[in-house]
Amino acid sequence: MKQSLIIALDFPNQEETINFLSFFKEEKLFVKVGMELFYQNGPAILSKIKSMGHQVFLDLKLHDIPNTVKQAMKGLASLGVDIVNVHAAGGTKMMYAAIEGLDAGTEAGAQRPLCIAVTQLTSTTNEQMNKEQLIPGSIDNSVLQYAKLAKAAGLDGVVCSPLEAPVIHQYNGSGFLAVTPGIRLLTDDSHDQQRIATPELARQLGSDYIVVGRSITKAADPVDVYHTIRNAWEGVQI
Ligand SMILES: O=C(O)c1cc(=O)[nH]c(=O)n1[C@@H]1O[C@H](COP(=O)(O)O)[C@@H](O)[C@H]1O
Repeated sequence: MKQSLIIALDFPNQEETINFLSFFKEEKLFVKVGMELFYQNGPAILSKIKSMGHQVFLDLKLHDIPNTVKQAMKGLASLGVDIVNVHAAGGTKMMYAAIEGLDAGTEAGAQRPLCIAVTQLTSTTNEQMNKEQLIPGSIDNSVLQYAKLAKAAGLDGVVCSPLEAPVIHQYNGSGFLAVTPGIRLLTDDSHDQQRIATPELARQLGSDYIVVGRSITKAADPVDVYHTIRNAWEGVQI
């Protein structure tokens, strides 16, 4: 278990992002840049964040034909980020192509970014999956099936809810990462998230990384809430 807390920087622009990061002074963070920030600011925001010493998960959830994903990943590999992702629903050939692209785009001697696959979004319920996607059975099974495909294609792990972390590790080994959004404190609004867990439960269930957005970014005191969630996640007794 890696036990890192990744803060989702879901902000509309660089100014708000850098203002938020400045609250943390010299503290080094693991942050996630997703579609909202990247599509409105482009890659420049990544070098800015990296130059501040933070680790970056670039969450663009690629999902296209294998050749397009391969060429896109070749470009993303040159941005110096630590984690990238795809949708497992794109299939094993697409995921394999993602790794090929990352390998081709990573500078000689540098470490290629970890590549993980989104399984069933944490905003999806079991009922929605059955009725809208016409996938029968339990969401655990669907997440596990996607994870098996991701592992077969050479990916490093999956994005899933903490509730599925045990089954991911049981069938794919403890080294295969379960990166888990859908984290809420008991007093938090769940917003659009459906499959959620507290940071304590995520630790008990074996999540490798937790991804936390609004509970921290919208808090009156983000640094305080960050440390509260991090302590709960790391099992630190205060
Ligand atoms: O790939 C992701 O990061 C992701 C996958 C998923 O299934 N669910 C999910 O919430 N996420 C991301 O995780 C973050 C969760 O944010 P909060 O709900 O605000 O904590 C958002 O940036 C989402 O884009």
